[in-house]
Amino acid sequence: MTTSTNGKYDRTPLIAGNWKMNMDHVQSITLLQKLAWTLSDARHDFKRVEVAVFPPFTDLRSVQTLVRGDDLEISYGAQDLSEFDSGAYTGDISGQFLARLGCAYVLVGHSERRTIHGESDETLNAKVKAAYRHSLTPVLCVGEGLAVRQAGNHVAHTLEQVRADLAGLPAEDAASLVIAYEPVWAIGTGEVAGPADAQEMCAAIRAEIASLYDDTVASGVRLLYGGSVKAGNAAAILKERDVDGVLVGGASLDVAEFANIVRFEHHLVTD
Ligand SMILES: O=C[C@H](O)COP(=O)(O)O
Repeated sequence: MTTSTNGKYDRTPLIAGNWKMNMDHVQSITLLQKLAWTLSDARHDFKRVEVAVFPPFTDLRSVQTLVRGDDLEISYGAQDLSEFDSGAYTGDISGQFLARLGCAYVLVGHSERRTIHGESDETLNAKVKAAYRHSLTPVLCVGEGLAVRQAGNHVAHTLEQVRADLAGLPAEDAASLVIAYEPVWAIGTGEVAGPADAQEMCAAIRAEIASLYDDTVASGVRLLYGGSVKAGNAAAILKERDVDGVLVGGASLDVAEFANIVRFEHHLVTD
């Protein structure tokens, strides 16, 4: 929130890699070590541009051990959490466990959770609150499918998700929120919403947060774009005023590609 990068931002940009259901716990160590070495060789300033990875649950202990052991500045989080804290919820993972594993973040409401697992806005609202109960920062994912976009209802649809998923969330929690706008039609398809689309949606989300809370809260919330982000398109998207970072899927599994996304400022200079 306090770091300024090229004069445009007053929020620290966040470059987040969602590994989805890829990389076992052994592979996760190799990937993370390579990423750390690559960024360290490039003298990346992690305070200027934050880097976070979201490995599968089963990798988190290994990731924690590596991050602590090598004193890495890379943040990490889980891809989901239970809305409950403990009990008879077979297969679910409590935010309490994630906090013990050193997670800073947790994804909530990724479109693959909404569509494949049928998670409702009511459930996601409970998950956002569960994250805060355990001092985890939720990265709330919102966005429309292709039919909604084609009908021109993408703004209304996405803002409805924001309102429903944040209902009853206190302002002091909302101020540290991260929201990722991910048009479902652009996820893993190679289709990318243009920088202007990303800006339009992020600006609309920020205005909605201001109306739900106030301008101070809205100015603290970091807004990410996700959907087929690559090194070649990241800089143009991140140049937009209200885009504070990116949530990267496929390209986060390629160390060189992801490191170049992290170093987007380098590309801004030559644009
Ligand atoms: O969480 C990441 C998004 O689903 C984007 O995935 P993608 O970069 O593979 O399109």
